[in-house]
Amino acid sequence: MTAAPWPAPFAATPLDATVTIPASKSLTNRYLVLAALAGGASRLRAPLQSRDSDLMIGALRALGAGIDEVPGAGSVPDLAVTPIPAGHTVDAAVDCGLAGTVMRFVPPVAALLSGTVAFDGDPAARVRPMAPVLAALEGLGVRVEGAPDGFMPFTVHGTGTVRGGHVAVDAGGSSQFVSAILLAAARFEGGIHLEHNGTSVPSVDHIAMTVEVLRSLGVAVDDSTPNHWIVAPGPIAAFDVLLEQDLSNAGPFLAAALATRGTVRIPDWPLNTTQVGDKWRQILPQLGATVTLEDGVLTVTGGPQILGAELSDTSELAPSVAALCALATTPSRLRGIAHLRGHETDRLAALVAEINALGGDAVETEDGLIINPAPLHGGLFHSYEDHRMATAGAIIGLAVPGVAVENIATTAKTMPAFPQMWSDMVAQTAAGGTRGRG
Ligand SMILES: O=C(O)C1=C[C@@H](OP(=O)(O)O)[C@@H](O)[C@H](O)C1
Ligand SMILES: C=C(OP(=O)(O)O)C(=O)O
Repeated sequence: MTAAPWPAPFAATPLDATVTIPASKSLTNRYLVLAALAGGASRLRAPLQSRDSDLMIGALRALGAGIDEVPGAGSVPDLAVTPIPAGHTVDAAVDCGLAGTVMRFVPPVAALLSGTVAFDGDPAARVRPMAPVLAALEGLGVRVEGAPDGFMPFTVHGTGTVRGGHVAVDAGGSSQFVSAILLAAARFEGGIHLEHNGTSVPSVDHIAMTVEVLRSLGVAVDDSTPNHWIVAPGPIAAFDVLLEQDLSNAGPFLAAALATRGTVRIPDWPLNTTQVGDKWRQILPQLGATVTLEDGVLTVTGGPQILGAELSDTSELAPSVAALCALATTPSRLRGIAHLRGHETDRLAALVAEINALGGDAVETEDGLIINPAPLHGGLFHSYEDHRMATAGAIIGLAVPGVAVENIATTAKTMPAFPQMWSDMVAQTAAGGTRGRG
């Protein structure tokens, strides 16, 4: 049965809220992969609990890793991980759901084992690009079967070792193609010299995250030459980490400050982070907000109006940014996000369709969006199985009465508590505040 659309809370007064965000998807799923390949038992403290992390846990268990929930310091259990045993043989099927990190990061791990691992996922996942990862594995001597036109489903036939060496890929479609190979590369016999041979790689912050996490676990990575990454063969150290909050998922909550001319605070904002979401501190002032980071608390206060902006390579932040641009009083242009067409859905087409269905003026360009000011009205905002489309609808709904979001439950991909967290935030309104635009 299809659930009824979710009536997005409208904030009649400016918000004055403090919010804590669950752990980073990108960090949780990287650490899970590395724990499965590490030299001993590892622990993830306060990891993300979500569909994407569950899918990663399921995939790595199927490949032989031991992953157990153990009591943690807070409400979220820690994960105790024992690595895949040496010489492990496998005959497994992996459900990738719609998780890019699972469908891209796990095949190189499967290639290191003896046996076969079949990969498939949601119908929408079967159109997400995979070919460069599979071509890289084949270039390293791994047999991959299936992959019609370079998409899921496919089967990796591992022989127990991957020889490694030099391989070139076009990572123009996703930074995850690079991260996928780098994460497993220390376990390849010869390590890797990975070369990107296309025009430009998107979401480069996520590659920097991969490199930094690898280095923190004792893996030697040389990224000094643009578009080349060299990983030396060697052990991956076991670890014990406390996961950072997901700063990309902080985005909709911070955007709420702008959408309501209110204030939203996020405590425990990491001071040194590789997460792309730290860019909110640069992006939101361009949209008219005041942003401060003091004593670890990020405070965002919306300006009298949302300003349009020219922004490039906003990566996975783009849907939240686009929602704010749809509420802005001057034009915006988002560039360098052509690869969003291969995300959970074609996000450029989806954003244009949904913003315009509410009376907006959004246009797709070759590599992004142009969003012009227009008065918005209520209506149904479709989510396309995409958590970030659903949260974009919620942002607009704060400022526009009568917006309903179809399938809000899709936020479970990375933030299952989103609907409750959102209502709780809206309940924390500024005492006696009034809003009214214009
Ligand atoms: O490596 C990662 O954890 C991610 C990389 C990015 O992928 P793309 O390079 O495909 O944008 C990002 O959008 C995605 O949400 C997570
Ligand atoms: C692109 C995203 O996800 P994935 O990890 O599935 O690629 C995202 O979360 O915005």
